Amino acid sequence: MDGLRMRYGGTDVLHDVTLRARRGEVLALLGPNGAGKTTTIEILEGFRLRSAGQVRVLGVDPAEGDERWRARLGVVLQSWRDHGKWRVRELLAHLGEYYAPYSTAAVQRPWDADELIAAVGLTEHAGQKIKTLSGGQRRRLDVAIGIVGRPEVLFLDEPTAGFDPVARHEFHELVARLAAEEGTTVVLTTHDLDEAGKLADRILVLAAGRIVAAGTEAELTRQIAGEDEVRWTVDGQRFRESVAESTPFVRRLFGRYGEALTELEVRRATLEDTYLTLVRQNEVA
Ligand SMILES: Nc1ncnc2c1ncn2[C@@H]1O[C@H](COP(=O)(O)OP(=O)(O)OP(=O)(O)O)[C@@H](O)[C@H]1O
Repeated sequence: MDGLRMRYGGTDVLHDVTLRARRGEVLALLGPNGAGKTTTIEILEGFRLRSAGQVRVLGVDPAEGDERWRARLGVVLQSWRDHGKWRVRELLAHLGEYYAPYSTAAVQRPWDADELIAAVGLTEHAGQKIKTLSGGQRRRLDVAIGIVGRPEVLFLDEPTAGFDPVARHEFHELVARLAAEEGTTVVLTTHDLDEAGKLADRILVLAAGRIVAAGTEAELTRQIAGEDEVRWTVDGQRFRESVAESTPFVRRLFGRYGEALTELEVRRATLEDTYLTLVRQNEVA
């Protein structure tokens, strides 16, 4: 997308958003509530018409995407609650049938229901009615519904909200596998910084409708949060200093204090530090 703008009534909520995703890349959109993440994703999915700017998904303008184009996308919205009386396998097999006409030599559609159920860890619940699933199981089903057509591009809006740590870990492995083995391009929103750091090839931070930073976790942390914090004790007295390069600093400390240097700690800036710095800077601006 290039120069994307979105206006609701008289209010601009996206200003000049430009981003690109390569095939097989995992992009995470981070940002505070109301930053415009869902709006951006909905425009990419063709669910919402933009006010201005250029957008192409798989070479097609989402505002003009037909069924063939839509069959190549996967969408996991913030949870939906329909089909309570259906059973897990039955619903996935049924939804999968809609994708069969769009099967190609390169991409066999749909995903076999039992294989898919195993991939999202719902094998034990395959025969269960959807309304009886727990919140996290229901969310796994949402993910399965999003990928049943073997999408080339997958949009995930807060996919792991409500997942327990094991489910979250399994979900991360599934997304990494889809990207690495199937070449699926993934665009996801999350409020979980740890998840963004683990999953994403590139993180985009959206604040007040603008991308305020983009890069890998390491790049963002280097550019923005910058300094490491070094703490140490000499003769019972505690010291603390923020430094750009902790290794030469620590070497100098050893040179100066030798054996007297104790309780040495180096704390690197984290993605959380970076994120908080960025969001605060953009509140002031
Ligand atoms: N249909 C709408 N009509 C008017 N304003 C809207 C509409 N949908 C969203 N907005 C506004 O647009 C802005 C961006 O909302 P959006 O849902 O894209 O944010 P978000 O980054 O996804 O937030 P969250 O993290 O809370 O899900 C917000 O200020 C919101 O109030």
